[in-house]
Amino acid sequence: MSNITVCARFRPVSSKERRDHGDTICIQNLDAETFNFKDEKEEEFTFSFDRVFYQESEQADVYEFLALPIVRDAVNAINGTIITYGQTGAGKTYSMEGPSILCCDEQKKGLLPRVVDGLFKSIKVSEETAKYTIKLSMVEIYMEKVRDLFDLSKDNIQIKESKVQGIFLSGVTEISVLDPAEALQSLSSGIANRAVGETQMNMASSRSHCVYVFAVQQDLTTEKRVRRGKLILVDLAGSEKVEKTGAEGRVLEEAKTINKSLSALGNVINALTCGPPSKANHIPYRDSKLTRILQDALGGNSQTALLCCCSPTLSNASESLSTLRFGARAKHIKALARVNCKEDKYTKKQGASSVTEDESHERILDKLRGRLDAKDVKLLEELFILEGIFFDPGSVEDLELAYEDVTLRTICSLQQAVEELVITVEEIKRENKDLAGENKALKARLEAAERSDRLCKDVGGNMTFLHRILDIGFFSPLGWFILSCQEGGMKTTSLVLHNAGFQENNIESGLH
Ligand SMILES: Nc1ncnc2c1ncn2[C@@H]1O[C@H](COP(=O)(O)OP(=O)(O)OP(=O)(O)O)[C@@H](O)[C@H]1O
Repeated sequence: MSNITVCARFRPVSSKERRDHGDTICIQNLDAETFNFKDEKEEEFTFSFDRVFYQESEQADVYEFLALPIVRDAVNAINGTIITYGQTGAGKTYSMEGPSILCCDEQKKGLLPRVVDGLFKSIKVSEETAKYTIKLSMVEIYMEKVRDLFDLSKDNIQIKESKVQGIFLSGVTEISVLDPAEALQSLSSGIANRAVGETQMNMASSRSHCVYVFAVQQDLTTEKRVRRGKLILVDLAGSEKVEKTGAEGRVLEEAKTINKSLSALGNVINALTCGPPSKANHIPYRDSKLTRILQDALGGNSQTALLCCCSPTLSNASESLSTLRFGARAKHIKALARVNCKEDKYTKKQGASSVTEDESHERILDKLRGRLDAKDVKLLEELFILEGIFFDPGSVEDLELAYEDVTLRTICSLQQAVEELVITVEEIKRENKDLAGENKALKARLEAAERSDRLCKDVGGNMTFLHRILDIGFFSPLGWFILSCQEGGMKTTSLVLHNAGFQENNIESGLH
């Protein structure tokens, strides 16, 4: 488990800030990771992050530190998420897209076009003899609805979860892109569909959270298996103090929804970082569309990087402070990114070959497909709902994912049952062993009792006096034993040397 990467970025002072409030700034650069921050009340705070990008930082620096490692891993089937967070007008979209996605100065290119280049370059230099495909989708969360930015008729995309894919957008448009130019063209058309408005803080303020998904599929043809990595970039809408931005009407409603979903994000981060480490506490991912989409990025199967964007000026100090505190808290989130290659798990666990597991799944799925009729589909629907898998019965892809889910769950529960049986067998073996020991001891006692009985009869037959034999105590292999007898009210204990013709030595006697 590793912590998520958190960086802070301060944009240059804007001309509006300079004009309205002068250019007093609230940060003092200490080094590449640490700075002092002074708010309006002259209170000083020291913050440390994985990296701090000051006003003069280059877009390339941000990409290389924050995104490049995640991009390289996405090509190797490890999920990654890059998020820009901060107050409205703090530089999130500038960091994500640059001044323009299609035509801008090379130096000013944002994360998105660099990620596109990085993905195609990483594929080119990849040593794997694989066929890669990159599919692109783009949605925005506007007023708590997920809209497909490649097909605006899909204005209420559902967020679903599958064991294989994790969180995914059901039915979203996916565009296959063959080269960086094609990818940028598609991105540009999606961006043009984004909800943008003017606020006092930003002439072109994003009024929605924008989510870019790069699905990288790697077909390892010789090994007959497929690996998938998902790289998600999220340009969040800016948090804003409505009284400060002067929002009203629709802009006010948008701001309220944006702030609500950002609070939900804060709550998820609090729950992930405040809960008792040993107890599985409830994480409110379902409280907003944003947190549900980011579920894997926050504490799930993803390498995640967060860029906290801030204005450097004193006039925005309280908003910047809250952004920095958000980042400091997020720094404690642990994520467990793994290679999305089911066979890895199996080879480690069972030593079975990856091909075998894939083939088994395919075989089971094929059989199911062949046997299904309408009644079975209905039954499966019920089963999926019981299992908490939601899907669209009209979608073949959804249905297949659900099959796969159920198959995997069945395999898991069978494995668990086998493990439990192995434990039971071990317990029974141990009990058997104990019982065998007890049995042996009982047998020995029985033999001794029989021997005593025989002896009693011998002794009784050979003794000249008619004592009632009570007990034959210690029996020595050297030829003597202890005999307890009773006659009338008198109890006697005698040492008898039987090999020597039953000489009797009275060693103890008393009244009964
Ligand atoms: N590092 C930077 N260098 C130069 N200009 C920047 C930088 N960061 C931001 N800007 C400029 O600041 C303005 C606001 O930035 P941007 O639109 O990226 O803010 P935002 O955080 O996305 O805001 P919102 O949440 O309202 O969409 C833009 O004009 C942008 O060009």
